[in-house]
Amino acid sequence: MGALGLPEDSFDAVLSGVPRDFLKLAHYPGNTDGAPERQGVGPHKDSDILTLLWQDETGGLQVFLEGKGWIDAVPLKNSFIVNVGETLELATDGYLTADIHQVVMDARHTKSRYSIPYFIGPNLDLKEIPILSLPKELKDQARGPATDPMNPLIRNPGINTMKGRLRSHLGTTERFYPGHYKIIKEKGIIASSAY
Ligand SMILES: O=C(O)CCC(=O)C(=O)O
Ligand SMILES: [Fe+2]
Repeated sequence: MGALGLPEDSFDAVLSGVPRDFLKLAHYPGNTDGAPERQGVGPHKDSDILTLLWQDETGGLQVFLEGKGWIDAVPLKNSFIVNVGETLELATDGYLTADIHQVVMDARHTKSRYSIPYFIGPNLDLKEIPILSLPKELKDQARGPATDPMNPLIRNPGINTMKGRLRSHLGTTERFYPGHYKIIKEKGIIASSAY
Protein backbone atom coordinates (compact mmCIF):
# COMPACT_ATOMS: atom_id res chain seq x y z
CA MET A 1 0.00 0.00 0.00
CA GLY A 2 2.94 2.26 0.72
CA ALA A 3 4.04 1.94 -2.92
CA LEU A 4 0.60 3.21 -3.95
CA GLY A 5 0.99 6.23 -1.68
CA LEU A 6 -1.59 4.89 0.77
CA PRO A 7 -1.52 4.17 4.53
CA GLU A 8 -0.28 0.64 5.23
CA ASP A 9 -3.66 -0.42 6.69
CA SER A 10 -5.73 0.69 3.65
CA PHE A 11 -6.29 -2.85 2.45
CA ASP A 12 -6.78 -4.54 5.84
CA ALA A 13 -10.48 -5.23 5.25
CA VAL A 14 -9.61 -7.22 2.12
CA LEU A 15 -6.70 -9.03 3.73
CA SER A 16 -8.47 -9.91 7.00
CA GLY A 17 -11.00 -12.65 7.71
CA VAL A 18 -10.63 -16.41 7.57
CA PRO A 19 -7.44 -17.57 5.84
CA ARG A 20 -8.09 -18.12 2.14
CA ASP A 21 -4.57 -18.19 0.77
CA PHE A 22 -3.45 -21.38 -0.84
CA LEU A 23 -0.41 -22.94 -2.33
CA LYS A 24 -0.37 -25.38 -5.23
CA LEU A 25 2.27 -27.87 -6.29
CA ALA A 26 2.05 -28.25 -10.07
CA HIS A 27 3.63 -30.79 -12.39
CA TYR A 28 3.35 -30.54 -16.16
CA PRO A 29 4.73 -33.61 -17.94
CA GLY A 30 7.47 -32.88 -20.49
CA ASN A 31 6.65 -32.78 -24.18
CA THR A 32 8.64 -35.76 -25.35
CA ASP A 33 6.97 -36.50 -28.69
CA GLY A 34 7.28 -33.10 -30.36
CA ALA A 35 3.54 -32.43 -30.27
CA PRO A 36 2.68 -28.76 -30.91
CA GLU A 37 1.36 -28.52 -27.39
CA ARG A 38 0.96 -30.71 -24.31
CA GLN A 39 -1.05 -30.15 -21.15
CA GLY A 40 -0.53 -26.66 -19.74
CA VAL A 41 -2.84 -23.96 -18.40
CA GLY A 42 -5.11 -21.93 -20.67
CA PRO A 43 -4.96 -18.11 -20.85
CA HIS A 44 -6.35 -16.51 -17.70
CA LYS A 45 -5.96 -13.86 -15.01
CA ASP A 46 -5.59 -15.01 -11.42
CA SER A 47 -8.66 -13.95 -9.46
CA ASP A 48 -6.79 -13.33 -6.19
CA ILE A 49 -4.89 -10.28 -4.90
CA LEU A 50 -1.33 -11.31 -5.74
CA THR A 51 0.30 -14.60 -6.72
CA LEU A 52 3.90 -15.41 -5.85
CA LEU A 53 5.02 -18.03 -8.32
CA TRP A 54 8.12 -20.16 -8.16
CA GLN A 55 9.02 -22.04 -11.34
CA ASP A 56 11.85 -24.43 -12.14
CA GLU A 57 14.29 -23.97 -15.02
CA THR A 58 12.12 -25.75 -17.62
CA GLY A 59 10.04 -22.74 -18.70
CA GLY A 60 6.60 -22.83 -20.32
CA LEU A 61 5.00 -19.83 -18.63
CA GLN A 62 3.99 -17.01 -20.99
CA VAL A 63 2.54 -13.55 -20.37
CA PHE A 64 0.36 -11.63 -22.83
CA LEU A 65 1.58 -8.12 -23.66
CA GLU A 66 -0.64 -5.80 -25.62
CA GLY A 67 0.91 -5.11 -29.01
CA LYS A 68 3.48 -7.88 -28.57
CA GLY A 69 1.43 -11.01 -27.98
CA TRP A 70 2.68 -13.91 -25.89
CA ILE A 71 6.18 -13.61 -24.46
CA ASP A 72 8.07 -16.26 -22.50
CA ALA A 73 8.52 -15.58 -18.79
CA VAL A 74 12.06 -16.93 -18.87
CA PRO A 75 12.99 -18.65 -15.58
CA LEU A 76 15.40 -16.65 -13.41
CA LYS A 77 17.17 -18.69 -10.75
CA ASN A 78 16.22 -17.86 -7.14
CA SER A 79 13.40 -15.57 -8.15
CA PHE A 80 9.62 -15.44 -7.88
CA ILE A 81 7.19 -14.15 -10.46
CA VAL A 82 4.57 -11.81 -9.02
CA ASN A 83 1.21 -11.87 -10.77
CA VAL A 84 -1.27 -9.09 -10.07
CA GLY A 85 -4.71 -10.63 -9.54
CA GLU A 86 -8.20 -9.43 -10.46
CA THR A 87 -8.85 -8.24 -6.89
CA LEU A 88 -6.09 -5.62 -7.18
CA GLU A 89 -7.31 -4.61 -10.62
CA LEU A 90 -10.76 -3.97 -9.14
CA ALA A 91 -9.42 -2.24 -6.00
CA THR A 92 -7.20 0.15 -7.97
CA ASP A 93 -9.90 0.77 -10.58
CA GLY A 94 -7.59 -0.56 -13.26
CA TYR A 95 -4.45 1.37 -12.27
CA LEU A 96 -2.89 -2.05 -11.72
CA THR A 97 -4.03 -4.65 -14.23
CA ALA A 98 -4.10 -8.38 -13.68
CA ASP A 99 -1.73 -9.98 -16.19
CA ILE A 100 -3.02 -12.58 -18.62
CA HIS A 101 -0.79 -15.65 -18.54
CA GLN A 102 -0.71 -19.27 -19.66
CA VAL A 103 1.48 -22.35 -19.51
CA VAL A 104 2.31 -23.90 -22.88
CA MET A 105 4.31 -27.10 -22.94
CA ASP A 106 5.38 -26.86 -26.56
CA ALA A 107 8.08 -28.95 -28.23
CA ARG A 108 10.81 -26.80 -26.65
CA HIS A 109 9.91 -28.14 -23.24
CA THR A 110 10.96 -31.77 -23.21
CA LYS A 111 11.48 -31.93 -19.45
CA SER A 112 8.77 -31.91 -16.80
CA ARG A 113 7.86 -28.46 -15.50
CA TYR A 114 7.34 -27.98 -11.77
CA SER A 115 5.88 -24.80 -10.34
CA ILE A 116 4.62 -23.60 -6.97
CA PRO A 117 2.12 -20.75 -7.10
CA TYR A 118 1.12 -19.17 -3.78
CA PHE A 119 -2.20 -17.37 -4.14
CA ILE A 120 -2.94 -14.52 -1.71
CA GLY A 121 -6.71 -14.27 -1.75
CA PRO A 122 -9.27 -11.71 -0.56
CA ASN A 123 -11.58 -11.89 2.47
CA LEU A 124 -14.47 -13.95 1.16
CA ASP A 125 -16.93 -12.44 3.66
CA LEU A 126 -16.73 -8.98 2.11
CA LYS A 127 -19.73 -7.94 0.06
CA GLU A 128 -17.57 -6.09 -2.41
CA ILE A 129 -13.97 -5.17 -3.05
CA PRO A 130 -13.63 -1.48 -2.14
CA ILE A 131 -11.99 0.98 -4.52
CA LEU A 132 -8.83 2.44 -2.96
CA SER A 133 -8.47 6.24 -2.80
CA LEU A 134 -5.33 6.48 -4.88
CA PRO A 135 -3.34 9.73 -4.98
CA LYS A 136 -4.39 11.95 -7.88
CA GLU A 137 -1.33 11.23 -10.05
CA LEU A 138 -2.08 7.49 -9.93
CA LYS A 139 -5.85 7.86 -10.14
CA ASP A 140 -5.43 9.85 -13.35
CA GLN A 141 -3.76 6.80 -14.89
CA ALA A 142 -6.46 4.33 -13.79
CA ARG A 143 -8.35 3.07 -16.83
CA GLY A 144 -11.11 1.24 -14.96
CA PRO A 145 -11.20 -2.55 -14.63
CA ALA A 146 -11.23 -4.63 -17.81
CA THR A 147 -14.64 -5.32 -19.32
CA ASP A 148 -13.93 -8.54 -21.20
CA PRO A 149 -17.32 -10.25 -21.66
CA MET A 150 -15.49 -13.61 -21.67
CA ASN A 151 -14.09 -12.91 -18.22
CA PRO A 152 -16.20 -10.51 -16.18
CA LEU A 153 -14.41 -9.13 -13.10
CA ILE A 154 -16.89 -9.52 -10.26
CA ARG A 155 -16.64 -7.12 -7.31
CA ASN A 156 -18.02 -9.67 -4.82
CA PRO A 157 -14.89 -11.60 -3.84
CA GLY A 158 -16.73 -14.82 -3.01
CA ILE A 159 -18.38 -14.96 -6.43
CA ASN A 160 -15.22 -13.92 -8.26
CA THR A 161 -13.23 -16.62 -6.46
CA MET A 162 -15.93 -19.15 -7.27
CA LYS A 163 -15.66 -18.13 -10.93
CA GLY A 164 -11.96 -19.00 -10.79
CA ARG A 165 -12.55 -22.33 -9.10
CA LEU A 166 -15.32 -23.41 -11.48
CA ARG A 167 -13.25 -22.75 -14.57
CA SER A 168 -10.23 -24.50 -13.08
CA HIS A 169 -11.90 -27.75 -12.28
CA LEU A 170 -14.30 -28.38 -15.10
CA GLY A 171 -14.81 -32.05 -14.22
CA THR A 172 -15.93 -31.14 -10.70
CA THR A 173 -18.07 -28.30 -12.05
CA GLU A 174 -19.84 -30.64 -14.45
CA ARG A 175 -20.65 -33.08 -11.65
CA PHE A 176 -21.66 -30.74 -8.83
CA TYR A 177 -22.65 -27.49 -10.61
CA PRO A 178 -24.23 -28.68 -13.86
CA GLY A 179 -26.01 -25.33 -14.39
CA HIS A 180 -22.75 -23.40 -14.20
CA TYR A 181 -21.06 -25.99 -16.38
CA LYS A 182 -23.69 -25.49 -19.07
CA ILE A 183 -23.11 -21.72 -19.07
CA ILE A 184 -19.36 -22.16 -19.31
CA LYS A 185 -19.70 -24.59 -22.17
CA GLU A 186 -22.40 -22.71 -24.07
CA LYS A 187 -21.29 -19.11 -23.57
CA GLY A 188 -17.63 -19.71 -22.87
CA ILE A 189 -17.70 -16.81 -20.43
CA ILE A 190 -15.22 -18.42 -18.09
CA ALA A 191 -11.90 -19.12 -19.81
CA SER A 192 -9.86 -22.18 -18.91
CA SER A 193 -7.49 -21.79 -15.99
CA ALA A 194 -5.69 -23.67 -13.30
CA TYR A 195 -7.05 -21.33 -10.66
O1 LIG B 1 2.19 -23.31 -13.15
C1 LIG B 1 2.38 -22.15 -13.45
O2 LIG B 1 3.47 -21.71 -13.69
C2 LIG B 1 1.26 -21.15 -13.51
C3 LIG B 1 -0.03 -21.71 -13.08
C4 LIG B 1 -1.07 -20.67 -13.04
O3 LIG B 1 -1.03 -19.70 -13.74
C5 LIG B 1 -2.17 -20.83 -12.11
O4 LIG B 1 -2.27 -21.89 -11.49
O5 LIG B 1 -2.97 -19.89 -11.95
FE1 LIG C 1 -2.42 -18.23 -13.01
